[in-house]
Parts: sequence; structure tokens; C-alpha cells
Amino acid sequence: MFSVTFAIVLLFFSIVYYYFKSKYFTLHGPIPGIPPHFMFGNLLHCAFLLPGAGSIPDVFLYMRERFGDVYQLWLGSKRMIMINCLEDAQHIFSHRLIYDQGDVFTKNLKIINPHGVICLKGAEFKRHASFTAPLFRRAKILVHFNTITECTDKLLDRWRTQYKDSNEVHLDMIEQSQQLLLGIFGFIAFDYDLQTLEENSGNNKHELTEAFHSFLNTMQIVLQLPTFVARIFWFLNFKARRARTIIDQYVNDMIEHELNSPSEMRSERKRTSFIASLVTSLQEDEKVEAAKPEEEKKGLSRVEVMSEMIGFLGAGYGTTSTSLIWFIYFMSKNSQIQNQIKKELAEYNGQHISHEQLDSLVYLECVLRELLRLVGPALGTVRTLTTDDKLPASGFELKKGESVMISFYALARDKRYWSDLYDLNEFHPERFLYDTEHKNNLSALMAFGGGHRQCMGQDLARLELKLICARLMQFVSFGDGGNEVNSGGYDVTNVNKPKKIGVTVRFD
Ligand code: HEM
Repeated sequence: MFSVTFAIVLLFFSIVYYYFKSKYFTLHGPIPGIPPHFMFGNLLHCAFLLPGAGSIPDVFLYMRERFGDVYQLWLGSKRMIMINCLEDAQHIFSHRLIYDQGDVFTKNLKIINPHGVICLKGAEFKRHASFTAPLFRRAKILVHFNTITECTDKLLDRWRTQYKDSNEVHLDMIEQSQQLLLGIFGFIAFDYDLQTLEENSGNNKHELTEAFHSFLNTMQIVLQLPTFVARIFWFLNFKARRARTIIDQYVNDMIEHELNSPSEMRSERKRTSFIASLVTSLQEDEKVEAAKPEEEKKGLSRVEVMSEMIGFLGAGYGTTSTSLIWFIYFMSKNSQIQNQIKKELAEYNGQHISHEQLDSLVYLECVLRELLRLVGPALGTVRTLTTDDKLPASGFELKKGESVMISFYALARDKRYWSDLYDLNEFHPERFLYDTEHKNNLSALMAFGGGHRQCMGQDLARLELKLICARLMQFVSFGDGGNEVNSGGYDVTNVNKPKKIGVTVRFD
């Protein structure tokens, strides 16, 4: 009896295995790739194929070298068709009705933040975008200029008291950059001091800041798991769910506070904080709106507003802080580039600079462009096909439901699109300065994505980065802490961070 039961169970699992293996973990069609393992996809290949167990960015380059512009890649259970040719990438970005927001990662993101604009499509996306996109218009963003400067000054003050020895190597630049960007986010999004820039913020975190950290760490893990595992992980992760409840309580209190403030104050505050702006879009009667078809719905519900705020944090904080971390890393390795930036800033002699003056810093602009080209925080973006299509340059046929990933990382290093003045794997801001023959094809720099789903917060991110970097360079120089602690490398979670960063900080 036991052996019959055992045989039936074995048969059942074998059928399930072969069904899923042949449906989801097998190379189909003419697009090349490496046959994937069950559930692990190409992850094990990635670890063994490349010398020194390559990072994901190395894998992207290796596969392009081996298979050409279009290949299949399974990152674990997630299958994507990788696109490495600019013409195909532009075709994808410009055909929004065929290539909609990618499902591969947003499916998982939806588990923990279902109503954030990044996860939405169709009419629901349009309704949300009509309230969220205007928050990032240039005129709205410039209002935050002083906040960004003040927060950076707070960080500098902290360094002045804590980093007295200019030869000491600091290994906490990732935390420092994250605390700065989270502090700024608190003010811009909620008009709220998250106290991340206080002297003792490392030991004694504010409850909301702690909750943000816990939630964001969980988000990184959830994004990478197979969707059904991600659901179980989220369900069993009481700490992260408690963090989400704390965040929701705070955001809800902030909404109440906004609603109870006098209307003339509210219209003034609307200019300066995301939450005050979004409160004006709250639905008057959520039950009535919920009963309408999506196309007829107006405004946002309270839960949707909360989801948007958390979505902005997820999309904006890790990406911008990572770029700042890379800036510090490259400055520590290139004293001549730091000197060049300082030369450009010298005339302001440590004074606060205006946004017109910030705009005029051409060399710093080239440094930031080069940063986003070489080590942009996102390695690529995904779109999912709503109908069959054919790629114009490579000629491959794609099927409805398949997902393509445009590889920003490979395009940014592709000799076909860049001048050969400097090595494309090295950091040379001058490549943007001396390209007099216009050999650089700037469309191959896609750090913020493209088409109808490109980054909503890109102007804010650019302003934050340029202003913070300028302010830091007005006062400090970063030095190389030595190869053992400052070797860079890639630590790819949801963003592409340096693995090892250790720098000295000297006040000039
Ligand atoms: C250096 C900083 C940043 C980088 C490199 C970056 C990059 C990206 C990328 C690659 C995408 C996907 C675009 C696509 O699929 O075509 C994206 C989407 C998005 N980003 Fe950013 N981002 C940054 C900062 C920010 C900031 C500061 C915010 C807001 C606070 C933000 C909000 C968003 C939103 C809301 C989306 C979703 C747009 C949509 O789905 O329609 N990002 N970002």
C-alpha cells in the first residue's frame, strides 16, 4: 500500500515538474540563450560561467558577447528577452500600446504596494499619473532647492564634528548617503523631519525611519523571489508587515493633519509637499467611486494616496542615494576630477548657489552624466507585450505576454553608440565635453528609462544629485581608502550599488 502511494506521489510530482520545466524553464523559439535550470533559471550558469563568479552586469555583457543583440535570460524564475540594440529599444519605447509596463518585477511589487503608479496599467495608470506626474514639474521641484541645501549642510556639520581626522577611512558612506536622501525625502514628500541627519541617528532611529528601512529591505527581497514564494515570504514576514502598518498610520495621520488645516494654509502647503498636493485629489465618497468602472473614476482613495507615497520612496530613495554613493566613490579615485569641479565652483566661495548658477556648472553636469552612464542604478527596464510583434533591427518575432528587458548597462558600453575618445568601461566625464563631432549617441544613455513609462522623478533626481554634489565639493575632498576597502564592484539588489567603498573625508 505504501509503495503504491509513494509511486502515485512520485508520478504526480514528476508530471508537475515536467509540465513547469517544459512550459516555463525551456528555451523556446529561435532566440538564443542558455537552457535554464528549473526555478534557478540561469543564475547557476551566471555563477559558474564567468571568471570570479560574475555579477549580474558582467553576465549581461558576457551574454551579449556570446549571443548578440537579443537573447533569452532567466534571472531565477523570471524570464526576459534581453534587448541590446538601440533601434529595437527605441521601437519598444515608442510603441506604448504594444509594449506596456513590464510585469516581471511589478507583479511582486504589487504584493506589498498594490496601488503605486509604477505597478499600474491602462485607465488606472492614467488616473494615478494625472495626479502624480504634476508633482514633479520643474516649477514644483525648484521649491525644494533650499531644503536640499539645508539637509546637505546638516550632513556636512555632522562630518565636521565626527570626521576630525582627515586620514581616517570611513566605511559608512552608504549609510551616510542613504540618511541624507531619506531626510530630504521626508521633507519633500511629507514636510516631516525623519531625523536621519541628527547626530545620533544611527543608534536611535525614529520609529517611522526604522519602519521605512525595514519595509525597503523587505521590498528588495520580494522583488527577486518567484511570485508565489514572494507572497508567502510577505505573509510570514511580521516585522515588515508591522513596518507597513506603522508607515500607513503615520501617512494617515499626515493626511488627517492636512485635511484639518485651514484651506488657505493648505493651498500654500500644496506647493511644498507631495502629501499636501495629493490630499487635494482625495475622493469625496470612496464607496461611490469604488462602484464605478475604472474609466469613470475620479480622484484617489486614501489607500491609493498612501501607496503612491510609499511608491515614491521605493522608486526615488534607493536610486538617488546610490548615485550619490557612486559619486563619492569616483571622486575618491579621481582627485583631478574633484579639482576640476572645485575650480568650477571656486567663484562661489562656499556661498549658497542659486539654481541658475547650478545650471551653469557644465563640468559637474558631465560628471553626473558619466556617472549615470557608467553606473546608473537601474541596469535596465522591462516591458510586457500586449500583442505579437517583430523587432525591426534584429528581426526576431515576439509573442504576446513575453517580457523584454532593455539593457541600459550594455547600451551604455556599446562602441556602436559612443565616441572612441575614451574607454567605455572607465569613468571619463570629458567624453561629454570633447565630443565636438557628436559621435556620442545620447539616446543610448537611458538611466531614467524611456517612452510613456520613463522615470517620473528624473528632474527631481537630477536636481538633488547636482545640488548635493556641488555642495559637498564646495567643502570636502574625498580620498581613496585603499583597494582593500575601496574597490567598488557591483552589489546588485534592486539597484546597482558599489560593493566596497571606503574613503577619507578632508575639509578643504
Ligand atoms: C538617480 C535617480 C533615479 C533613477 C536612475 C531612476 C530610474 C528610473 C527608471 C529606470 C525607471 C523605469 C523607467 C522605465 O521603465 O522606462 C523609473 C521609474 C520611476 N521613477 Fe525613477 N529614478 C530615479 C529617481 C527617482 C525619484 C527621485 C523619484 C520620485 C521621488 C522617482 C520616481 C519614479 C516613478 C514614480 C517611476 C514609475 C514611472 C511609471 O511607472 O510610469 N524616481 N525610475
